[in-house]
Amino acid sequence: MKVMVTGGAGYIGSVVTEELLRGGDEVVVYDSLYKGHREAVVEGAAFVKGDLLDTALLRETLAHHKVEAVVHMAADSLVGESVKVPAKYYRNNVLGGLSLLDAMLGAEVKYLVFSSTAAVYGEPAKQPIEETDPTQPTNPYGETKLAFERALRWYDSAHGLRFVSLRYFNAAGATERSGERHDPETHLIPIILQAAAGQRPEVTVFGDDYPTPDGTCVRDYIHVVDLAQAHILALHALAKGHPSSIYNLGCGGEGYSVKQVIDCARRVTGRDIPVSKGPRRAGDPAVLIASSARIVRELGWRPTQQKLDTIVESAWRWMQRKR
Ligand SMILES: NC(=O)c1ccc[n+]([C@@H]2O[C@H](COP(=O)([O-])OP(=O)(O)OC[C@H]3O[C@@H](n4cnc5c(N)ncnc54)[C@H](O)[C@@H]3O)[C@@H](O)[C@H]2O)c1
Ligand SMILES: O=c1ccn([C@@H]2O[C@H](COP(=O)(O)OP(=O)(O)O[C@H]3O[C@H](CO)[C@@H](O)[C@H](O)[C@H]3O)[C@@H](O)[C@H]2O)c(=O)[nH]1
Repeated sequence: MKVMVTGGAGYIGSVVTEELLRGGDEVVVYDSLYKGHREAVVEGAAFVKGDLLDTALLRETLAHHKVEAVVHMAADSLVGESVKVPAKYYRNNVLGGLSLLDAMLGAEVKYLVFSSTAAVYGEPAKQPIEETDPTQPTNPYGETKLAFERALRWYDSAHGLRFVSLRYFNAAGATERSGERHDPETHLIPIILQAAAGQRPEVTVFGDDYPTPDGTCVRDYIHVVDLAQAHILALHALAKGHPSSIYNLGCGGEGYSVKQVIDCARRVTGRDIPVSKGPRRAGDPAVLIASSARIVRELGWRPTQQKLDTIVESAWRWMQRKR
């Protein structure tokens, strides 16, 4: 297929691009580079520098490259920031998304795979979380992702635009080529590895009084390559007539606490990792674990790198190579 990846200069987008190209699909990356990196765009993909709000350029890109499907990953995605500046999230994640849909209708592109998030569930009533559980976001990031997901349903019924929305849990790890590089970095695993590498003095644990076995937050970490593979399955299913669907994406199991992730990184790197205790971070649910049974059942998705050690090792190897 000919696929446009918005946000393809970012962390997950570059890995999705790699996997699409490896599987024989053609890719055009559309990214403003306002957060991503030009060198993260995979060789072999076409690149267009542009903003989501530029509907005309999006439409021209879709038409010029004869795009058949879009993977929409460009977004703002920091929970804490979204609480402080909700307008930025409504503008980029909702208005930017609608601009993309307008361009897709104009260019008659009918398939979309969307990067949604576990943040649409808010503080879940039970674990593991299923797609049928209530969606009650506790921050503007989750709210704007849910708003766009809901818009997709109406665009499907009105215009036949078919979508798969993938609600990722915590993406982590790297390929040989692509890894996580945000500035500033807010994600736990790269922060821990930066501390292991001596690039920051310590890791602050945000709260150790949660109702979890060791008091720290528990998350479901999924290897970025397993995540990328789900996009490919989704795209190919849509092309074969699969109806619009929503899927969780995580490894399930018991998840890992912040303390367990730090211990894992100590094991993997063999380095000392200084830790300090800090207050809870606003908007953090205690536990987020996915049931991915639906995507396993319907699309045949299977995670292949579920061990946290394997995930952290891949991120550490990538970081070492970058130095
Ligand atoms: N990292 C995670 O664990 C996680 C979990 C759930 C969902 N997600 C979602 O996955 C997607 C990718 O996440 P990531 O961690 O790779 O983020 P990232 O910040 O590394 O990549 C996002 C990319 O989108 C681009 N972008 C943002 N706004 C744009 C705009 N208006 N126009 C053009 N380009 C724009 C940025 O320049 C960047 O290259 C996001 O939609 C995010 O909400 C991520
Ligand atoms: O310096 C740090 C950074 C993080 N944490 C904790 O580590 C856990 C994981 O945090 P982080 O890596 O920032 O991920 P999340 O906040 O869980 O959010 C990620 O996962 C969500 C889905 O689960 C997505 O919606 C978000 O986009 C994605 O950033 C949380 O409990 C944080 O409080 C710390 O204790 N110290």
